[in-house]
Amino acid sequence: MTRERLSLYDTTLRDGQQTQGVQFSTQDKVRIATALDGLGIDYIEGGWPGANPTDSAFFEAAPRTRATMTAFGMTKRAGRSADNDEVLAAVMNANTQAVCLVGKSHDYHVETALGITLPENTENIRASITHIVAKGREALFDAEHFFDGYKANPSYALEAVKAAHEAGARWVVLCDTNGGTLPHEIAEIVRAVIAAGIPGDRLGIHCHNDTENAVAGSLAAVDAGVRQIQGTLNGLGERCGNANLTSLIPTLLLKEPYRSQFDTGIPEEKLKGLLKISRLLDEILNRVPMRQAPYVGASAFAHKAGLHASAILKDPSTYEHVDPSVVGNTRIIPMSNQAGQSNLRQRLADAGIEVPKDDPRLSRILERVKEREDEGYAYDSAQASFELLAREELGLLPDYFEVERYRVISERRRNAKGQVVVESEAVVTVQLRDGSKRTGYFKNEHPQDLHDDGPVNALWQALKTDLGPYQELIEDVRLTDFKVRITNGGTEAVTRVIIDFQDSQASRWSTVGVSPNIVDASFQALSDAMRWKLARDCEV
Ligand SMILES: CC(=O)SCCNC(=O)CCNC(=O)[C@H](O)C(C)(C)COP(=O)(O)OP(=O)(O)OC[C@H]1O[C@@H](n2cnc3c(N)ncnc32)[C@H](O)[C@@H]1OP(=O)(O)O
Ligand SMILES: CC(=O)C(=O)O
Repeated sequence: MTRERLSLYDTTLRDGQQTQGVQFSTQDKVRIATALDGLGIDYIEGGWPGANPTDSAFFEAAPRTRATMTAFGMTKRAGRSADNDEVLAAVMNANTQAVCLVGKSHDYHVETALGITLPENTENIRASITHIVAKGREALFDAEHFFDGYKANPSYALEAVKAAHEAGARWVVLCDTNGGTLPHEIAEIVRAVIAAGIPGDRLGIHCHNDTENAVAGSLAAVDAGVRQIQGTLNGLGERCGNANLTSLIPTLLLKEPYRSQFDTGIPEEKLKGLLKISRLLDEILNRVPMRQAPYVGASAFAHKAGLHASAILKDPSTYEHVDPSVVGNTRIIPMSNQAGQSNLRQRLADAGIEVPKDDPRLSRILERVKEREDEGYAYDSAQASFELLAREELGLLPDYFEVERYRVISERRRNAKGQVVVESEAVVTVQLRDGSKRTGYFKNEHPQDLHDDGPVNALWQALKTDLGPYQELIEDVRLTDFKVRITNGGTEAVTRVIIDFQDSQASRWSTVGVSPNIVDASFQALSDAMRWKLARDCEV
């Protein structure tokens, strides 16, 4: 069966940039566009040239793409010709192959927001699209508030989109601008538009996620006949975001009926790179990746419950809707108080420790994990601390060092020049396996830096100052993240600290500490990190 072409249009660089807190640089935009092009997206909407210097600069620096680079703008204003509208001129001057203009299709918005008559608006749409086509460009029309407009005044909403279609728009995109239309309504209205004379292969859908239905609404529109979907990476976009292409793409490629019915232009093997692209965007935005994100989230294939883990080890399809490797993700079976022996044996095997199925030490480890989680520890996000606990119970953890004492001081004061100085210093004494004692001391040695990195960093630096024969192994370890929360340990409130580490081999690991005292909780996590690194890399 020949598959129909379903076009994918990415608006991360335009609607995605309308997300509160998102500000791309030109260079960021180039990186994202290059990644999208590598994935095989059909259209990349790069921004609104003329609206701000970054968007204008992006079109000047835009990478050469196989995807159709598209400039976004709005229909010409009333009372002037398309040739004489300087906003439209700036959009055209970006010289992109395609131009997408937003225009009103809801009578209320025409009369209230624009303050013009309905015929004037229709004429603005017609003249603007005609102008783009006459310049030899591909025209797209984003019919703003189309679904709300259709519900309020179907005949005017249809008049507006027909004007764009008749003027030669390659795609007339029906926008659920306020994101409040439910999927069944979208399907019904799309069918009405097709019945009114605009064929589905000229129609697109642009959904917002205000009812968490943008992906469902987009699929409903495709079911009803549209053949272009607009969306963004990681669902970025105005307010609650746009239809999430990071979810839609694997659904279209892997799920029926879409898989058999449509060719999106994205080959299935490209899906393996999807997680990387999603993380690239998070990295650019300095955002923590959403763990629960479908397909690409770190928890999308995490099997925490004991019953799930047990079945997964027999056949992963028991609790997975697709194989995680297809989208570049991995399965994890974390340890926690929800775990049974299956989780435990898998975690140990991942750490290179094989323990026979009914070994009584497994029950002891599980008991300790459950007791410690009751005290406030959280092992599902601190696998290195879990591994240490298990190694200890299995007699596989050499006593590399014993902490005898530590001391940390943080001080805020004014220096001789009257400047505020914040300084921390720490001292840590450890006893090594050969009985010798080592004391590490740290204080910021750069008095010109008025603020240091705080007491936890001071403790960390002091701890890694002198670990005798192990020194070389721990030199390259660095802290990458630090998370604190107040939680209940038994009946008392305690502080839980989770710290993430990385070394020069790009290994990452996380440890946990719990105490009523935040510094002590942090210190537990720091020394666990050292022990885990030594357990992994030390020969003796
Ligand atoms: C649904 C969407 O997300 S569409 C994308 C929206 N994106 C953006 O707005 C981001 C980029 N926008 C901008 O940088 C600015 O709004 C600009 C440069 C485009 C315009 O800035 P300004 O000239 O200062 O106008 P301002 O933003 O205050 O108002 C928009 C104007 O466009 C008019 N307008 C809105 N939509 C349209 C349209 N489709 N066709 C013609 N005019 C329109 C409005 O009526 C308003 O004009 P008015 O002030 O005379 O009533
Ligand atoms: C065009 C657009 O972004 C919208 O209507 O939501």
